[in-house]
Amino acid sequence: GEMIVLLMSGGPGSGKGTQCEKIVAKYGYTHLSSGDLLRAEVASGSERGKQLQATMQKGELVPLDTVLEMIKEAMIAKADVSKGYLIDGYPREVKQGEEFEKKIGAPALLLYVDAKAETMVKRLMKRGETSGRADDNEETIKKRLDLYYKATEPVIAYYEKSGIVRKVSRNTDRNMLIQSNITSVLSLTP
Ligand SMILES: Nc1ncnc2c1ncn2[C@H]1C[C@H](O)[C@@H](COP(=O)(O)OP(=O)(O)O)O1
Ligand SMILES: [Mg+2]
Repeated sequence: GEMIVLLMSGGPGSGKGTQCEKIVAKYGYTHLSSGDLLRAEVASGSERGKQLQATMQKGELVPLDTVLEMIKEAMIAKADVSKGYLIDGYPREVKQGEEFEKKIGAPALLLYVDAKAETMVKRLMKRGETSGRADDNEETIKKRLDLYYKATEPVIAYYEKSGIVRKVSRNTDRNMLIQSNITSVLSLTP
């Protein structure tokens, strides 16, 4: 049947990657992180990777077609072994959500992690001490945060219209709600 797609959104350093790991451990979804896919391309040393690195270093969004194509390829590569996808870090702007629906399909849920700005900055500065990421420095963090509020938060409102937004919070009862939602979504698929 139709492959389940869950989207995970949240600010830089909100912990969306960590929440994805928990959901994957519990439900066995295929976790695709747009940032990880992009960093793998950068690590490959390809010409495209060099362009991407320059963009990411400035905390800016990479071209829509590039990141969508990479996610699509990663989904296809896992299609025969996947129970469904948990896509982390995409969409980062409403246009990306619209393109995803056109080219791939409609997501079942948009999960998002809420965190205060100062929490995210503190976490990223701390992560920057060991992550070796070119974008975990004060100036770039501010840019990414600014971009999150300007471009990515509207994505939540966009999906609110179809009633598929669920907030992932750390306390269990809310997570129970998320789990029941994921279970019910799962039960929809044969
Ligand atoms: N969907 C997307 N569209 C455009 N650029 C993206 C993207 N996903 C990631 N990027 C680029 C911009 C991000 O600042 C950078 C790192 O992404 P990330 O690893 O998801 O960051 P974080 O997890 O710290 O929020 O890669
Ligand atoms: Mg991440």
